[in-house]
Amino acid sequence: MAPLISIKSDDDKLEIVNQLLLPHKTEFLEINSVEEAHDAIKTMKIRGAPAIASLAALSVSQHLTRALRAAEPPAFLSSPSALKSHIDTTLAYLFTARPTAVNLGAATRRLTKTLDDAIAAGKVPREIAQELVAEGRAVADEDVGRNKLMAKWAGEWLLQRVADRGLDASKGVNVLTVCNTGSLATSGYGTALGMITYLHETRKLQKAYFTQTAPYHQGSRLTALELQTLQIPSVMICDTMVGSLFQHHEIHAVAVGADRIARNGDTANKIGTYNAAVLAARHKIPFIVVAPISTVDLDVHDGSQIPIEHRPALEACLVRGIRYPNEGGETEQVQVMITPQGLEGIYNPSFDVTPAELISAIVTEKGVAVKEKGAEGFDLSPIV
Ligand SMILES: CSC[C@@H](O)[C@@H](O)C(=O)COP(=O)(O)O
Repeated sequence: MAPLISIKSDDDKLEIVNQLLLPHKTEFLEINSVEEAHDAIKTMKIRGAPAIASLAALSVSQHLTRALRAAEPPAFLSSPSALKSHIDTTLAYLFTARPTAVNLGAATRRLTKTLDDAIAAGKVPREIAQELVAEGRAVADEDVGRNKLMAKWAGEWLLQRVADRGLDASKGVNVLTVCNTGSLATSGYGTALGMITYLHETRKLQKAYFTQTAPYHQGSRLTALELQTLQIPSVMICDTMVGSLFQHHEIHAVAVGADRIARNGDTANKIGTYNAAVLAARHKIPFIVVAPISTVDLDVHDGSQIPIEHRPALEACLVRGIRYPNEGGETEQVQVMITPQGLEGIYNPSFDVTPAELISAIVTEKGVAVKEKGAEGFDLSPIV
């Protein structure tokens, strides 16, 4: 079966699959403005750090394509300075949608550089806008190729490590992942789920294990659907079962994505990732972070400086899905409240930070980074 997709874009037409309705209903939603893109990101209709960046960049391309074709051109195309002020404001606005995922910031920096270079080269507003349209599309288009690269680097690194340690992987390796890092979270193929897909495609995977990933259930709703679609043998566990899984099953690695990686390798990722890393260290299981270079934020020295998004308290009190039993193929979406009405005191950070000390390797499209012997952290500056 064809892999799932998160974004469809053709010329100035932009659509996303509404991930709030998955896995029970596949509904595409048109995005017709930067404001709609911002709202889709903020309300989690699209999520996953690379997919967020792709949608934001494509919405800027769409906005400028439509401006260039307008019978009456908007005022911001009247001069390079007017265009710069408009684009700077637009990008800053998009970046406010979700604060932890930094890929959006990297896309913003790319578009700002294109804008500044074109202005410095003395180009007219229409030419500058055309260059921005192309750059916005490139941000989204480049994602799949680099995901395939990092997936292969990560998969091969793990297989070598398993061989070096003399572990039995004759039936293939077992890998645990957290959250959703596949086609739905990127422009295609995925990061950590890309590594799992690569191992499956090369017949080196026994099973993929994944956590449900409460409270938003990116695991049980999205990763489950992706693995099922790709026909990858898999097992879902509740978030609380990671320790038990490690005690009773041979797990060769934990592989996760990232929303922001600090210069020293401390990594912000979906809430629950840190728990898995602590347990992996206890069981001497390699813990691998797979993410594009655009997730590394060299301006942030360590994890304590990474802004952590807190989602609305209500989201931790609700579970989305369809009614059970689902006899007539009914896909009516329901949200069920699992707490008493009016409950106060709800803690709902969307991400946690795994210290570099607990991370065995950080894998990007450029290769595998490991720590110097005896070092607690990574030095990621040479690879960025
Ligand atoms: C390739 S996706 C990497 C991360 O963005 C992913 O692991 C994650 O934490 C997603 O969180 P989400 O809140 O669903 O956007």
